[in-house]
Amino acid sequence: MSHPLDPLVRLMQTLQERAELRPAGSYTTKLMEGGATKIGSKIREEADELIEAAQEFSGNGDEGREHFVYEAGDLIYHTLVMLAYRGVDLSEVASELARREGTSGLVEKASRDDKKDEPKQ
Ligand SMILES: N=c1c2ncn([C@@H]3O[C@H](COP(=O)(O)OP(=O)(O)OP(=O)(O)O)[C@@H](O)[C@H]3O)c2ncn1[C@@H]1O[C@H](COP(=O)(O)O)[C@@H](O)[C@H]1O
Repeated sequence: MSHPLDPLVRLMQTLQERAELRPAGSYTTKLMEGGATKIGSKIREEADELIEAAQEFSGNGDEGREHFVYEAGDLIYHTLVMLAYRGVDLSEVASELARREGTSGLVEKASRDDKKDEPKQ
């Protein structure tokens, strides 16, 4: 049975293939050839565009929503390119998120702050 998130998994597979084969005429190949610096600068640029779209979202009706979803797609694509470039599968990120499941960010942050205060051995 198909799942609405299947396209994400298929995209990740395509990007892993791009990382391995580096075919000519591929935008992903071009990004990967620029390394983590090039991919990272696109992530930064796309994150800024997503933030802008989020700020313009309210009161923009369907057009604002569409623009926001479009920009989120760009950011997610570039983030997945970075994962594929570094040979990390989406399932590894999912496992990390599963590990965090049920732990509030506030609780996790407090435990980090406590550790900082512990005397060094
Ligand atoms: N999902 C995407 C996707 N989302 C965004 N983009 C590209 O990301 C770029 C977004 O950056 P900008 O808007 O800043 O565009 P730009 O100014 O042309 O980019 P730069 O020259 O600054 O890098 C555009 O070129 C988009 O086409 C994507 N390119 C590819 N994919 C997927 O990746 C697959 C493999 O693509 P190729 O590797 O190019 O064959 C495709 O079949 C798609 O499924």
